[in-house]
Amino acid sequence: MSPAMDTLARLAKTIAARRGADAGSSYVARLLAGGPPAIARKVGEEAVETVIAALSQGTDELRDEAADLLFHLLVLLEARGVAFADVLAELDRREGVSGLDEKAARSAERSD
Ligand SMILES: N=c1c2ncn([C@@H]3O[C@H](COP(=O)(O)OP(=O)(O)OP(=O)(O)O)[C@@H](O)[C@H]3O)c2ncn1[C@@H]1O[C@H](COP(=O)(O)O)[C@@H](O)[C@H]1O
Repeated sequence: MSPAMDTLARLAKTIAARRGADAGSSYVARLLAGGPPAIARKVGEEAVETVIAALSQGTDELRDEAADLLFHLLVLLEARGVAFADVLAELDRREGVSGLDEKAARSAERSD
């Protein structure tokens, strides 16, 4: 696994280990206690903050917002029981397939 994926996989494990932890001492436990709707809202907020940073702020702000977004996305996956390894496997499956080719194949399927 690449070092970047290693970091995310380690973080996903830490997040999973916070299930049932004290919400008073763990931010992740507090998020998980809120359930998918509250976490999804947080992911939405972080996505918007990332877009704002991309369009009108500096690269440091964009880096920080991207980190917040990835972190909250991992918490949402945990809350919904989607293994991060499965997301990586899906990306692996897509590897080498151009997004343009895949889009064209979908359009062709629709017009059949
Ligand atoms: N990577 C992170 C991480 N990134 C961001 N955050 C928190 O995410 C929150 C970001 O939300 P906002 O920017 O909206 O800040 P806010 O206004 O305080 O949040 P709200 O009041 O709106 O909910 C902040 O409280 C950050 O501290 C994180 N909290 C935890 N982690 C990782 O998760 C691990 C477990 O954390 P705990 O569960 O708290 O032990 C930590 O060791 C870290 O590795």
